[in-house]
Amino acid sequence: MQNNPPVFTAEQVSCTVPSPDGDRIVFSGLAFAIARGEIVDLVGPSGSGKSSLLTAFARLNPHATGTFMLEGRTADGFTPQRWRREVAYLPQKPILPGNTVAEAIRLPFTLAVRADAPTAAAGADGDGRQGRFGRGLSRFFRSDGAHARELLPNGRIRGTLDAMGCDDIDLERHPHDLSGGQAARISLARTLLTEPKVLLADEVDAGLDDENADRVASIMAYAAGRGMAIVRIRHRPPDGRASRIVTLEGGALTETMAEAADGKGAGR
Ligand SMILES: Nc1ncnc2c1ncn2[C@@H]1O[C@H](COP(=O)(O)OP(=O)(O)OP(=O)(O)O)[C@@H](O)[C@H]1O
Repeated sequence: MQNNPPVFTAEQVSCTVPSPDGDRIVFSGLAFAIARGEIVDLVGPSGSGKSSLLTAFARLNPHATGTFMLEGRTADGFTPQRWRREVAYLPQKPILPGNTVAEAIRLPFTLAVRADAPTAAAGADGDGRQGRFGRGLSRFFRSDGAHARELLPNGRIRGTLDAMGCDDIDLERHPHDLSGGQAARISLARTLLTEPKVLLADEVDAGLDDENADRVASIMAYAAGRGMAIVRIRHRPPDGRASRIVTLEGGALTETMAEAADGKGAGR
């Protein structure tokens, strides 16, 4: 268990999914905690429920229940959107819309601008959702790109990417031109720029070669060194970055301290 007080805790986390034979319990009554600056690896057999657990933490899993706290505040005190900004779930497959890499990186800022704008709810349902999502993503870039560029200018993106070892990435290229490794790093960098307190990374190094997987891991260590708590689902052998390895198997979580590293642990 971590020495510092936890930034995020989860208690009594359960997940029940529909199946042809009736509802099936994937896990029940699980508990988890993570401290600032910690990297924890979540491992376990395929289908054991790792993604279900992380999406439960992010309040993205309709089949899951539990009590979640961030910095001592229960999840009920946050809107789901606010919660997901602080407890960010990063899926395996990068989704990078827009005409340039810079636009793709600015997407969360563009969405935030629209969410805050008084006109965002016009012609939409109660929370503005239909209005924002019903008209196609390109609208975001057209209407609020300028404001998002003020919030997140190219210079800041460039500086952040360079600090994360992404100096090989041209911001003006089309996102489709990125290699798989570059796309994974850009997707990660974009989430880090929104400065969540907890990052839930779901096998984001799957499909990458060892060199690119190591670059992704270095970026996460950089973020952890600045206080972010990070949970990584991984199928690769331990890479020395995590302080703990938590295994989900047969509906139970068991924990082992990771070997104290090879000099590449969180924040080092
Ligand atoms: N919406 C759903 N409906 C039915 N079954 C589901 C649903 N979501 C998840 N499951 C089932 O829940 C179980 C856990 O899935 P989950 O994706 O969380 O496992 P995992 O450990 O992340 O697997 P992997 O390592 O293969 O990604 C699986 O048996 C999966 O088929």
